[in-house]
Amino acid sequence: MKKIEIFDTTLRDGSQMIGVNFSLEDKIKIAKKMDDVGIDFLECGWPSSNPKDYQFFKEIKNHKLKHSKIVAFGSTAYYKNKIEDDKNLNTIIEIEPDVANIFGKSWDLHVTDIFGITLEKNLEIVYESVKYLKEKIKEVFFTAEHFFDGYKKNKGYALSVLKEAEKAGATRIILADTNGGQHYLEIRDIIKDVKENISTEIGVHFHNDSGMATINSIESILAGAMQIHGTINGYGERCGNANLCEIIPILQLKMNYDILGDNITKLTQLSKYVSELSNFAHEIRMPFVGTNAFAHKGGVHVSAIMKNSQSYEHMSPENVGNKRVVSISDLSGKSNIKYKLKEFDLDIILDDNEITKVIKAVKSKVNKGYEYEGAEASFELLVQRELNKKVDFINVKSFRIISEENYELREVSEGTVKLEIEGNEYYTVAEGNGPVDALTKALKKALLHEYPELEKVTLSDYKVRILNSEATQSLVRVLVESKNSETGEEWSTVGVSTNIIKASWEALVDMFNYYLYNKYEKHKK
Ligand SMILES: CC(=O)SCCNC(=O)CCNC(=O)[C@H](O)C(C)(C)COP(=O)(O)OP(=O)(O)OC[C@H]1O[C@@H](n2cnc3c(N)ncnc32)[C@H](O)[C@@H]1OP(=O)(O)O
Ligand SMILES: CC(=O)C(=O)O
Repeated sequence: MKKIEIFDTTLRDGSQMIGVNFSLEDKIKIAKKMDDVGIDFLECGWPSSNPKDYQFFKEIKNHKLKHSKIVAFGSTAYYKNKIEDDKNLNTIIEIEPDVANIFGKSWDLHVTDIFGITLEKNLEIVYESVKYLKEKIKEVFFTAEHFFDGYKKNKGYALSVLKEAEKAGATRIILADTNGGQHYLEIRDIIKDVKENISTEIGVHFHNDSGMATINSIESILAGAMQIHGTINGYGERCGNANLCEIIPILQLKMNYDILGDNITKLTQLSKYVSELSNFAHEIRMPFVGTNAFAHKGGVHVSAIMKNSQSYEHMSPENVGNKRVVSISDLSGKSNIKYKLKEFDLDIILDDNEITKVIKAVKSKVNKGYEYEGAEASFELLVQRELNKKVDFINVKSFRIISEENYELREVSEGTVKLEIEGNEYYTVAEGNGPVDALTKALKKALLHEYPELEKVTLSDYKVRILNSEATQSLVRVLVESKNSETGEEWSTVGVSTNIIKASWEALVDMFNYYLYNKYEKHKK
């Protein structure tokens, strides 16, 4: 089967997305990660555009890549410049990339209305720019900007631009759907016609403004293109670029092209890594690599996948390094509970009556705003409470918080707690830089008398979510993530209330309860 080249432009077109601002270090890290996954070409920036992109091409030479070729982006020479004086072309030559990719005009409207030059002059610029680079750089790609629009408006001219690039020695010719409006039904005929006019291998570059970037890329391959341009997670200008996290699995897993080999199992991790460094939440609904791509909520689905996962999954999540998720909610059935007990490695075998009891308790809690997806420790405590196991080590009598905002000095909160632990009463007070901090310290102060090992239990993250919008009377859910600083073990607990302090308190108490239950009760025979 014909080799398909994957050309990633996350670090160039991806960085044209509003909200993305990669640092130089981010760019180096992402390029190395992509190399590790086996992406063929990495377009990493426009070196004459800004100092960061320029520096990238210098810096990346200090990192030995195993597979990927580094591509520098730029344009054909500016129409007012002499080719040999064009800064953008000369900078590409200076930084010595593996490949140069320059874009030029192929839509007559752009030549006349944007450049304001003759169609002949543009052909000359395309030819001379490619030729100039080709004298110094072995691989030069020419991207025909707005090719599909240009082809439909003035086919003869659009094709003549491609022929100039070919004549000048371009090693790949890329057809770009720059405005993203191209319909997939026209792709095969257009590419067939292009292939009858030029013999250079063809690549395609789609934007997703009509939601068709993926299908357009696939259609192009079927019509004879051999290089796909796209970005991780589909990041890019406006609605984004073709999403390689969709295109790669479709080509490799559903059409049998060998794109990444076994490295395709690193795709989900790459997708999450790029989203992390882009400062965007990872899109949970993304096909193949999203957290929800293989997530099951409805009891009917969960019951079926436990018998045969093909019943509600189009493929195995492990193929792309993703995993199956089962949620617990008011749409759960017994199967969700059984699945979760197994997934959390809970050594609890429940009979039908017990499962019914647990599910009733879960649904009642979910109805009040609890969620257990990110709070697995609270789920385990809930199950054990329903089974009358010992999980509550702290008998809370009362807690109180005083917050003082002294604008000239500092903000200080004072937490007071009254508890009974192991039959002993404690009445402790502590100061903190906020109410949650003060309550955590006061609670821990009391607990340390009975369980000194709790010193190493720390709160590592704290999230608040408003569940309904009734202004200050809203219900809030607090999620607390905790850590054993000695072993690195982590667990999460949840609390819900209209009072944010009370919701926090509930999650905090269960943070310590879970540690103690896990240590003293869970493994008791
Ligand atoms: C389809 C794409 O995504 S192409 C990539 C687009 N990416 C970017 O624009 C990001 C990087 N861009 C930049 O840093 C800057 O825009 C620069 C350095 C390239 C140019 O900056 P400036 O010289 O200040 O020009 P400005 O940004 O205002 O306008 C762009 C110029 O490029 C010209 N231009 C557009 N396409 C091309 C091309 N294919 N070849 C040569 N010049 C071009 C425009 O005609 C315009 O010049 P003009 O207004 O004199 O006609
Ligand atoms: C070059 C490019 O990014 C485009 O035409 O969309």
